[in-house]
Amino acid sequence: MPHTAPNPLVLFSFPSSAELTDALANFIVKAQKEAVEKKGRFTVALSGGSLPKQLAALINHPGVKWDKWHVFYADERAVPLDHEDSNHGLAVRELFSKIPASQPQPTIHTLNPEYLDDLEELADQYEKELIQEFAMKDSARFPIFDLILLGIGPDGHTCSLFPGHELLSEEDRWVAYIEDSPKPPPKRITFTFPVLNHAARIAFVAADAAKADTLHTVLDEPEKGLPASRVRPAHPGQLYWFVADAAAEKVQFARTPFKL
Ligand SMILES: O=C(O)[C@H](O)[C@@H](O)[C@H](O)[C@H](O)COP(=O)(O)O
Repeated sequence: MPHTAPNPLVLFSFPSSAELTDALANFIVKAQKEAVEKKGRFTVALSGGSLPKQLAALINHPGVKWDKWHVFYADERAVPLDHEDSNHGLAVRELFSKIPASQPQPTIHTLNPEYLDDLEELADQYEKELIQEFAMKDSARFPIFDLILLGIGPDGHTCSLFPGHELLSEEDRWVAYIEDSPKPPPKRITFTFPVLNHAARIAFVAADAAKADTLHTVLDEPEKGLPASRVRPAHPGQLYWFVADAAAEKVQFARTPFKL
């Protein structure tokens, strides 16, 4: 494949969390519309942490076609689905349980709890779930998600890809496992950089003022190689950052006025 430089990232910054979540919902609905027009479905991956809460404005958004959504988790903790640490459990609590029962529901791909005792198998099974969803329909070496929504940790990690960890150099696997995550719980599975960097769109969401230093390093000093800086979807993929002004107060990177 010819090497093409990734598209420049787009940084949107919002004065309030309400403006951020509204803009994010409109952006997601536009991505959904384009994907559904092209292929009749919308493939999206979510992470945990504060992200699911930021999606609240989708609940009563008239443009959302939940039955077209095929949802995966960009990273997941190796715990039962109803455990308080489960990213799926969190997404259900914050988002999916709030979709009115009268509306068609999304298809959600969770980890397979039968394999919780064998992390390698757990990751393999989730990779198989992705292969089923993508491989026969898209002819790429890696899945091409319509949208992956990511958070960022104070150390610059994203998904369960932590600074200095050997998983940062994984080039083949789609889903990897980690037994020593510095953020608890320690056992997790995670998408790898090749999956992230083949996505059609990635949106990072950061609203917390406590992340100001991390955002400055990730956006202004990508050469430092923090995991979040390594997310650079290959052309024609596009990387977006949705941040609160308070979280971006130390960032020099140019903002783009938000418009769809
Ligand atoms: O399962 C996880 O731990 C998350 O997916 C993780 O990657 C998260 O997105 C960041 O740690 C940011 O978390 P906050 O949004 O809570 O700061």
